[in-house]
Amino acid sequence: MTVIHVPGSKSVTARALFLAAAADGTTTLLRPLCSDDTEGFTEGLTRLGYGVRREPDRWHIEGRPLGPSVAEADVYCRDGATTARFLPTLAAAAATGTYRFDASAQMRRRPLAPLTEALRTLGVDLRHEGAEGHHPLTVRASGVKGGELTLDAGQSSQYLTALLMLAPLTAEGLTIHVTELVSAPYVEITLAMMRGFGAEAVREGDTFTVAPGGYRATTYAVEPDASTASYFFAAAALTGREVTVPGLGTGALQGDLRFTEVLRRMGAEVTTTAEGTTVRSGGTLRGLTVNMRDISDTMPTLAAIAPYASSPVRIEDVGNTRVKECDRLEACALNLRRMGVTVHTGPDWIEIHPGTPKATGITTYGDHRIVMSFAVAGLRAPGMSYDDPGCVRKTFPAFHEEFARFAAQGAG
Ligand SMILES: O=C(O)C1=C[C@@H](OP(=O)(O)O)[C@@H](O)[C@H](O)C1
Ligand SMILES: C=C(OP(=O)(O)O)C(=O)O
Repeated sequence: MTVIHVPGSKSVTARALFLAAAADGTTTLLRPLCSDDTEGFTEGLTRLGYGVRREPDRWHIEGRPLGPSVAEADVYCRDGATTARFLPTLAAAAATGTYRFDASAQMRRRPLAPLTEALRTLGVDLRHEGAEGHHPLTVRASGVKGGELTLDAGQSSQYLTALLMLAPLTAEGLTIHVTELVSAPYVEITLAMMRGFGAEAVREGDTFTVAPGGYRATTYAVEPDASTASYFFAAAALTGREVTVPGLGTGALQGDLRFTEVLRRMGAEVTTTAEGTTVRSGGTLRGLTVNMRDISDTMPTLAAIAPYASSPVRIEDVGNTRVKECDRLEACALNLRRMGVTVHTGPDWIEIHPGTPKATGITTYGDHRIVMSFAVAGLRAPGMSYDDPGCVRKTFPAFHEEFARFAAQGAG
């Protein structure tokens, strides 16, 4: 049995940074994720004049309920969609100030129009420099009164998360009616964490109601990243091993832990206790048809091990993976075909047929999940290479070293 300690959750760390910055008092984050995305987030907070002091495994954030301490700032959000969508929303709550946000070429391509339109509906002066609904953009803050909104979060749940986290900072609170929603479990993380920082948020069906009143500082322990854990769980199922990830147990917040249910349906044995989750290979993997709308960050993980199943794997309702770090449906299809696998795609689905994949040069499109997913397939097809192996820095800078150590343990 191999025990893997995976780094902290990106989603939990990003939310905790937002909530801590907006809170009354100093928050301590325990075991936050240290990666390009979360460093970009803390760098953004620092530029906005928030105090962030980092010790190993312990970050201290001085909350500023009245908003940024600087009147003007230029913030570079790198590749992080949480940074690029959450920070302009946090800045909008300030009583006054002019804040410009830009992002990498990859992030500039990714949409945020439903969020920027919602902010404008709430009276925020938000201007784009180029295409509407894309970075770069400037927020001229004058506080947010609050009120009622209708939001389409069918492309990204992050629009809803940003607005929910803004809500307690508004004068009157916010009611949000959601018409479409993807990645729904991420919204549950948001609500749970907002409550952990003292906010009152209620969900009734598709309507979210959040009271004004701000946030209270706290000490917050970040759980391990469930999407990152998916590579080790998939590896166990694929190579006849047993892997335990401590810290992702029955109380875990992240929906992506449900990837283990997919592995169970394919034949793996899964045990979840209060302390963690164990995946044990059950021999041959079976194919399946699975809806991954709720857990689409793990779609590439499944796609990469799919050709080793005894029957086709069809992954449905994952159209929004086309607007992630890259078009993930096409990136998976292209790389699997290069490995000699038969693959079909549609607007929101991918179907992968059993095969005998061979190693190839992976085109990563600078997407960390393409690298990490195909590294799992590489355990059965040794010799894989990547045009941008370093893009794993987004969520797991030490991935290659840790995964090589894990693979060596299995060989030994
Ligand atoms: O809120 C979050 O932390 C996230 C939500 C999901 O995005 P979408 O809602 O855009 O699918 C997920 O893919 C992303 O990695 C992190
Ligand atoms: C989609 C992802 O990231 P984000 O949207 O937060 O940039 C991801 O980490 O897979």
